[in-house]
Amino acid sequence: MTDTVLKVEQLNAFYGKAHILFDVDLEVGQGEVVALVGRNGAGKSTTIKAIMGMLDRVQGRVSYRGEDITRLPPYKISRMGVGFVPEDRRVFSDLTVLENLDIGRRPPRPGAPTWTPEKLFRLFPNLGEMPDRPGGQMSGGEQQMLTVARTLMGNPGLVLLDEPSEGIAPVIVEQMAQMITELKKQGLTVLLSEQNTHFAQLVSDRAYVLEKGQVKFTGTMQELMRNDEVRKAYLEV
Ligand SMILES: Nc1ncnc2c1ncn2[C@@H]1O[C@H](COP(=O)(O)OP(=O)(O)OP(=O)(O)O)[C@@H](O)[C@H]1O
Repeated sequence: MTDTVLKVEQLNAFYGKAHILFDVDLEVGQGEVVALVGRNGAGKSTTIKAIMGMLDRVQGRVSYRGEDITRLPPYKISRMGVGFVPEDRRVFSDLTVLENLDIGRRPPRPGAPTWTPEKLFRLFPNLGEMPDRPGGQMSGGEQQMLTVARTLMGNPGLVLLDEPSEGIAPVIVEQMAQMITELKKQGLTVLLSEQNTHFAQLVSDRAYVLEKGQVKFTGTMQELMRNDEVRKAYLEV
């Protein structure tokens, strides 16, 4: 693997007394797109939230570009260059597309692609057609794209995408896949959680399969797609 951007070691996470993640190890290298896959409730979102500092109780270690971020609050992790796109796409409904983008704006960051609204509109042409539309008057898929675009305005060195294909129309899912592929070409590093194996396959280099909060398989996307046993046991095929 190239330079390690994200390293998760022996991560355990809890909601109250419920033990959800068990000794999860994972790594994401510079420029990679890595998928966390698994069924409903397998622990994908919990892993992303634990990395982002959103859970009260975690054990183990999470490092970003060699720095320990395990017990930092989300805003500090975000300032260090980790972008997070939550499952429940939260756009500001009274603000326009451009105003939403402006809210995400941060200074350029060494080693990460730098984004402007113009550059993002080339990547998301449908947003470029509605710069003045309020977020509340957009479709779910458009809001999803705006959330991703707003996160990119922070010039992140790593983006965590929680279930990017969830609840959006198939045609938008394809656009989202193209967009992630384009982001990868531009050098972005991505960790995404995804229940839709087809989508994960379209965009990812490698995958970690989660089941009941444990990593059951890790390998390239091609290795996963060839491994019928793992897919039948842990994924919706
Ligand atoms: N806030 C919470 N409090 C208690 N338990 C939770 C909470 N959020 C999730 N869980 C539990 O943690 C486990 C893992 O959930 P998680 O959301 O990480 O799964 P997932 O793989 O992302 O699935 P999904 O696609 O449904 O989001 C599930 O058993 C779930 O019920």
